[in-house]
Amino acid sequence: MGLVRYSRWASRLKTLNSQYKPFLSATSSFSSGTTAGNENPGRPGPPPIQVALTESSGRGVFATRKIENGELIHTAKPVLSHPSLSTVHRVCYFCLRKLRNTDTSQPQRVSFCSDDCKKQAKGFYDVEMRADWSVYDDYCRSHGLKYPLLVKRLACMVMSGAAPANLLDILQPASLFAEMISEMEAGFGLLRSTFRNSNITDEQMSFLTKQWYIGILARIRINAFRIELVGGLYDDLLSSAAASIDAEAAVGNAVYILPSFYNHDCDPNAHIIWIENTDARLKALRDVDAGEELRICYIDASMDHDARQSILSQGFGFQCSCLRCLSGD
Ligand SMILES: C[S@@+](CC[C@H](N)C(=O)[O-])C[C@H]1O[C@@H](n2cnc3c(N)ncnc32)[C@H](O)[C@@H]1O
Repeated sequence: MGLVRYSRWASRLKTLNSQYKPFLSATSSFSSGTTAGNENPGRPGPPPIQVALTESSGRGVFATRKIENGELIHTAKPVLSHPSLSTVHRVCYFCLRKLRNTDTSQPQRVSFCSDDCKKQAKGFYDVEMRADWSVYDDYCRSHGLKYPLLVKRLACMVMSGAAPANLLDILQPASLFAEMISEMEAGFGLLRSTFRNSNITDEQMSFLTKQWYIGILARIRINAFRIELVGGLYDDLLSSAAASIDAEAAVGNAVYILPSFYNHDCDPNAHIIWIENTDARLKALRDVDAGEELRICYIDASMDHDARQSILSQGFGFQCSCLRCLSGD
C-alpha cells in the first residue's frame, strides 16, 4: 500500500505541542518501547510508527520497521480521563490506579494515589471543586452515560488554563443522529447551569457553546478507551474476576491522541493494555513488517460476525471489511 504521509496531522500536533508545551509534556507524551539503535540510551527514541492515510479507513498507524511479536511499540499518557461513577471512590481521581486504602469516613471525597497525581489534577480539580456536581452526576448515572464526565473534566481544564479548548480537534468525530444530539443538548444545559450556579462567569465559559460540547462528545464517542486494568493490587485478583462477570471491570474512560489513530481489525496485529493506571501500552500481537498497518480490536473479538458488525456500525459508524469479516468468520 502506498503511504501518503499525513503532514497536516504532523503540523497540527507540532502546533499543539508548541502552543501547549507544559500540558502536552506532562500528560500527552509517548515514548518508544525500545532503545535499540538509540545512540543515547537515556532518552528513548521515537516509536517505530507513522500516521498516514489508509486506502479506505482514513488515517491509520503504520510500522516504520519490522516489529516483533510481543514488542512494546510505544506507551501513551491520556490527555483526558475520568473514573466510572461506580469506581470513583476506589481509584485515584487522576490516574485511575486502584487505591489501597479508601477513606470510608468521608465517602463523598475523591482521593489521589500520590502527591504527583494531586499536583497534576490541579489542572481541573480547583475549578471542579467550586461547583456542586450532584445534578450532573445524577443525570449521567440515571441515563447510563459516561462520556459527559470526560466533557466536564475537559471544560474544567480549559477554564483553569490546563488545556486548550481545541485539544481534541485533531481526532475524527462520530457522525451523530438527531436523537443523540437532543440528548447531548440536555447534558450541555446541565453543565452550563452547574458552572453558572458556582459563580463561573460567562467570560470564563465563553468556549462552552452547544457546538463545542457536541463536537467534544462526537470525538470522545469513537476515540475514548474503556480502561480495564490487568495489574494492580494482588488483593484485586478475585474482585476483578467477579467484576468481569458483572461487566464492571472498567475503572473509567480515557482519551489519547496517538492511540486514537489506530484503526480496527477483528483479527488485530496489535493491542492496547493498561497495567495499573491510565498509562497505555501498545504491543504487537505478532510479527509486523515495515510498512504494514498496525490495527487494534475495538470490541470483544470473541463475538460472532453479526454481533461484531452490528456494534461497529452502531457504535463507530463503519462496516468492518477486515479479512476475518470478509471470510464470514
Ligand atoms: C479511532 S478512529 C481511527 C482513526 C481514524 N481512521 C482517523 O482518521 O482518525 C475510528 C474511526 O476510523 C475508521 N475505521 C477504523 N477502523 C476501520 C475499519 N476496519 N474499516 C473502516 N473504517 C475504520 C472509522 O471511521 C472509525 O469510526
